[in-house]
Amino acid sequence: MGDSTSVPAVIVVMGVSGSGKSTVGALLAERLQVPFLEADDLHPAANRATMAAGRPLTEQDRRPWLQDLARWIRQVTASGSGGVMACSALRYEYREVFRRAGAGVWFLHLAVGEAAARRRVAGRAGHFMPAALVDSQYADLEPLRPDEPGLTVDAEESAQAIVNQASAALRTIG
Ligand SMILES: Nc1ncnc2c1ncn2[C@@H]1O[C@H](COP(=O)(O)OP(=O)(O)O)[C@@H](O)[C@H]1O
Ligand SMILES: O=C(O)[C@H](O)[C@@H](O)[C@H](O)[C@H](O)COP(=O)(O)O
Repeated sequence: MGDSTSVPAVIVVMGVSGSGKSTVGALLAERLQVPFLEADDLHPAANRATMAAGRPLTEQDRRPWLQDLARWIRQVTASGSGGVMACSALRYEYREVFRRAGAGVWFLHLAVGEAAARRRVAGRAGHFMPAALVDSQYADLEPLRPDEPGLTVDAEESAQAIVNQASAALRTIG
């Protein structure tokens, strides 16, 4: 990790579509001077097409994608670079896949109201995810449990304020 803070190996910026994962994740990776992975980039075309058609992903759709993401976590953990990943990581069991892949995985949950998420997704140009699927995101979302290392923040704060909060929290761990 480039920043002076000794932070967990991998930080997963999680939340529903429109919560700000890509925006905050890229800023946080820059602040920490570590690699950044946009989990959407590892979706096969079939998954993107499913969501673009207004159909939520099934567990079967997600399973190989989660394994590809876990491989990235193993790689950046083994290399010592660490990293930040923007990934919805909606369910506890998905996050367990990540925690089994790397010793120091830490979750930053961007908690956002449904109206704000829907407004943001609808206002985003050139993205495969339709606002019609935002309700299915909430149906799948399981907030962080006490046994999951991480922090939940208000996603309606500015992205910079969120990064400052996360950086401060990470310093207390280091
Ligand atoms: N903290 C924020 N405040 C206001 N708008 C935001 C914030 N974070 C992201 N956005 C905007 O909301 C939309 C969704 O952000 P994005 O990072 O793509 O979210 P996600 O990756 O969770 O789907 C984008 O248009 C982005 O510019
Ligand atoms: O069903 C899921 O697990 C999620 O929908 C996820 O895989 C999807 O790619 C994003 O939510 C859409 O992208 P954004 O979150 O960047 O809008």
